[in-house]
Amino acid sequence: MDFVNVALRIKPIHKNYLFDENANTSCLKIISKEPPVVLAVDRLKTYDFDNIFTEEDNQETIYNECVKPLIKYVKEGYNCTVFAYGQTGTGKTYTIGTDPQVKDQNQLGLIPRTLNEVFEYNQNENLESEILLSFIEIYKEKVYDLLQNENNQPLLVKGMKAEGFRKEKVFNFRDATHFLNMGNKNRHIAGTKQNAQSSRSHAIFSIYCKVKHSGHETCAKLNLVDLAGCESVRKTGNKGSTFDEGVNINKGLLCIGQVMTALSDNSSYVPYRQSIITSILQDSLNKNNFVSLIACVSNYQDDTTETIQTLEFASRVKKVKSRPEVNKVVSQYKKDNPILFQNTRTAGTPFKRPQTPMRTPAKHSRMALMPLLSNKEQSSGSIASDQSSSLKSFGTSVMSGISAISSTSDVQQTLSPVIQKYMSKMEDSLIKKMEDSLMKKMEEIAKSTPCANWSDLQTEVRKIKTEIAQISSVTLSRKKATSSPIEERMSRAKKVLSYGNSANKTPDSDNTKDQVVNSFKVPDKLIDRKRNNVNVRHTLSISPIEPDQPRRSIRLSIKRLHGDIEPGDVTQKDKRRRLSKNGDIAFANGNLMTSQINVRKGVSDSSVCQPPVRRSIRLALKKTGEEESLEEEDLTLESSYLKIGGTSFLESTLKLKIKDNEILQKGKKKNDTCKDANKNNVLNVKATPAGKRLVKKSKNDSPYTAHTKVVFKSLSEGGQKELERLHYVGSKTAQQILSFRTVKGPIKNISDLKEIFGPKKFNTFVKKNFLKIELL
Ligand SMILES: Nc1ncnc2c1ncn2[C@@H]1O[C@H](COP(=O)(O)OP(=O)(O)OP(=O)(O)O)[C@@H](O)[C@H]1O
Repeated sequence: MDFVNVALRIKPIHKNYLFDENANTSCLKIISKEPPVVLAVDRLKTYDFDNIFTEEDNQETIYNECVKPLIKYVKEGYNCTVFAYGQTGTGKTYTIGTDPQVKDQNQLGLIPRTLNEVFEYNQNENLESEILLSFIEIYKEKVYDLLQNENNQPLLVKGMKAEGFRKEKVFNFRDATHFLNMGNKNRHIAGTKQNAQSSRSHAIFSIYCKVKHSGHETCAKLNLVDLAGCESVRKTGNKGSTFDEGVNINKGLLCIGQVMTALSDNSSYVPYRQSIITSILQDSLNKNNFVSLIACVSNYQDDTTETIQTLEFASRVKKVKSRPEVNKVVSQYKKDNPILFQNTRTAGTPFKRPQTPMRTPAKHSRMALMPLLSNKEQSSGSIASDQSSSLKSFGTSVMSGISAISSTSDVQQTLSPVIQKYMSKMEDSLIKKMEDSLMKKMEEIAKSTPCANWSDLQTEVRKIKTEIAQISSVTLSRKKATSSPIEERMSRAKKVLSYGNSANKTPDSDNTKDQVVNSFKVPDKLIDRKRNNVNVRHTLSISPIEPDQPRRSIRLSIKRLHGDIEPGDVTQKDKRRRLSKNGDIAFANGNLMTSQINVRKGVSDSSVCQPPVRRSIRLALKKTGEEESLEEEDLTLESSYLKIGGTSFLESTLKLKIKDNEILQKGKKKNDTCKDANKNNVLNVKATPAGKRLVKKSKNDSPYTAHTKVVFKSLSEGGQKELERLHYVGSKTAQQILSFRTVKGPIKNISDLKEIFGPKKFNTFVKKNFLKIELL
């Protein structure tokens, strides 16, 4: 059964009309019974309904089709309304069955049958319920309580709502029929030309069902409405009081018609308050109820106009799109289950269906990612305490974000292109955020290197990276993108790495070299300087994130190890200048790799990085004003790798071989650094604050050896501050070292260090400072 069920009941031809010529000419013709379609012969217009009942269909059939299915819904808490509409004398009262005292039980109407079913249903389903009845009529726009014998006065109507009518509690069918009978006797009935016992009022018989379900209680009502018949004064011949009744009846019916028109047109305004009948039926004639209309018509040709009018009304009702909802739920239960009952309403109050906001996966994903973001924020603060565990939790957060994004990807396909576009943008930003977070985390780790458990960290980072790569591929595959930015960077880094490793060198290594060099974009300005005879070694620090800007993590690591960057490094220029001193020292998780690449002449780039050339050299150049062309072999790029977890940080050093010693001599006569550089034919700027604690580095020294030398030099000659810059050396240990040096002289070998640290701490010191014992 539909939410709105419309049935047509054609009254059988009365025996009195059987010999009437006109009576044989029917105004309606049933074209088909399945689906039920009827033709208005005069108009040549067809109407389709849910059911068409003819004289062959008895009361039981109509009950079974139009009312019986509703009993279940009423028990579940849905309001239901059954009403009979039609011309006077067409059998509305007969169908609704306001009179239970019929001789033939087959003639019993819908009300007694419904009452019988209600009690039977309770018994069968073992439901704990309470049944109440009310019976009112609207006569001449006044409301009468048909269950009040003693008082024949109309009820008080406030705000178009009747007040004070009785609701009788009934426990069985017998009690119920008693009240039905009582009410029926109190109805306003009068004889007209068309109906000897014409109902002069609209009657509403209501059955209220309160049912206790497990955990909640529903209360719904079933209205059975016998509308007064629309009548034509010409046919009824009404005069005086019955004429007034007819006018009021027709007015009420007209208003019902307008309400139905508004509902079927989906109009925002429904004129319930134009008449008392529509006002009283407001909570029944709306889209939140099950509605069953039985349109009663006469098949006589003489009644064609009224019949077609009824057909039109019925077809309007059929257009109403109803969406029934549970009527009432006990508040506490509702409170406990807000989601389950978000669409429920309280009985008696006009209900506005809540406009459920469209739930976009973007929001969903945003909500799902909330823990990720908050987790990220939290974890960034607590990294120092437990790097491994925080990285793990960060990884878990990333996973949750990934799953949210993956789920949204599926949902996206069902959404409009605009929303898809929006979501796609959001996904991008989320991936970017995740990448940034990962990088930030890496920085944190690098900052506080080394970590106690590298293998754990490596596994975690690898996992996160794989997952990020997966999302990138999921997201970017839609955009036909090749790889994520992080993947690109990684692959670029891998290229350099493989090139740097001599074992991996291939015959076309020159091409690789070019690619690598191009990928890291050596600045044009640097080449220009060389052309201007600047014989200077320049260091480029290239991070996996920004090719023209070294990662802070690397800078900080270098700073901590070599102490050549002051904590308050302010300007970018200063940073670069200081970084340039860091020379070619690179370190990693016990694996240090270097590569030397000859940079071809003419390598160009749009990078904005200013080469940090010492002022003295620039002045010297200014004096000479000489220019020198750049030879292919002059410029050397040294690349070294810092490997942290699964991510490689690239540190590259660009060296320009000195060609013109004379120019340098002029400009850098008193410069120790330049002297050293001249010796080795390479300008070496070492990683010491002012070049004072310069450690001589032979050309064949591996960066690891050089680094070990620097650390050892710091240990044997460094002051308190310099010592504290070393990993695993705090103020206490620094003082111990200084005391040792005062008493026993400079530190010479491992045994001295072991004596200072103790055998256990010594191992940790070596590990944390990336030292190799055999080099000490
Ligand atoms: N389907 C039917 N089968 C047998 N008798 C019917 C049928 N329909 C109506 N009747 C008879 O027609 C007469 C008028 O019916 P009824 O009073 O129900 O009409 P009505 O539409 O309620 O008229 P009104 O609007 O004036 O009250 C009654 O005597 C009723 O028994």
